[in-house]
Amino acid sequence: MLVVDELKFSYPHQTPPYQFSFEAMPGEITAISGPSGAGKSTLLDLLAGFSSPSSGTIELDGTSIADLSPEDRPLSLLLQTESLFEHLSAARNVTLGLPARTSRPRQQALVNAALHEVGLSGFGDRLAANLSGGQKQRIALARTLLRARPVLLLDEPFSALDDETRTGARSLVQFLTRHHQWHTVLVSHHLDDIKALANRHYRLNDHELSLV
Ligand SMILES: Nc1ncnc2c1ncn2[C@@H]1O[C@H](COP(=O)(O)OP(=O)(O)OP(=O)(O)O)[C@@H](O)[C@H]1O
Repeated sequence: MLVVDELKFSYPHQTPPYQFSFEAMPGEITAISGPSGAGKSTLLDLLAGFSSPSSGTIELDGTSIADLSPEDRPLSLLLQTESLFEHLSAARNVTLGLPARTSRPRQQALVNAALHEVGLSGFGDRLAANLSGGQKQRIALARTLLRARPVLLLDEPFSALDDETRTGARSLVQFLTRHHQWHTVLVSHHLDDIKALANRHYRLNDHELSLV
C-alpha cells in the first residue's frame, strides 16, 4: 500500500501550506481531482521527488521512499502529452524503459510482449512520428510497463484522446493496474474518467485532500 501522510509543502510566500494525506492500494486506481490551480501537479511533483516537502512521509509497503532521488523512486510518471522520440521506431521508444544492461534478445522479447499487451503488436517498426495520438499514448504506456515500477502516476493521461481511443486507453490502464498490481494514481479533472476508473477518489480543495 502507498501511504502519504501529512506531506507539507509551500511555494515561497504561500500560506497556508499544502498538506497532503492519502492512501492508494495495489491493483487499484486512486483518483485525485480538483479545480485548476488546486495543487494537483504540485502533489505529483512531491511524489515523484521533483520537489521536497518540509515534513511528512511517503511510504510504500511500510518503507519510506521520500529520501530517494527521482530516478530511484519505485514509480513511473505518464503525462498528458507523452513525449516519444519521433525519429525512433515504436519498439526503440519502448526499449528506453529497460535497464541498459538488458541483453538484445531479452530486450526484443520484452518489447514484443509489451507491444502485445497494449494492443500494438506489429507496430514495432513504425516510426513514432507516424503514429496517431492514441497509439503514441499506448507506446508510452508500453514503455512504462517495462519499467515495472509498482506505482504509476498519471497526469490527465486521456485528455488528448478522442472518445473511442479514450475508452480503449482507460480499459488498458485498468487492466494493467489489476494485472501488475500497480498502485495507480490518476490526476484528472474529467469526472467521467474518474467515474469509469476510480476505486477511490480524493478531491483537492483548500490545500487538502478529502475522500469523496
Ligand atoms: N514554481 C511555483 N512557484 C510559485 N507558485 C507556483 C509554482 N508552481 C505552481 N504554483 C502555484 O501553485 C498553485 C498550484 O499549482 P498546480 O500546478 O499544482 O495546480 P494544478 O491543480 O495542477 O492546476 P491545473 O489543473 O491547472 O494543472 C497554483 O496557484 C500555481 O500558480
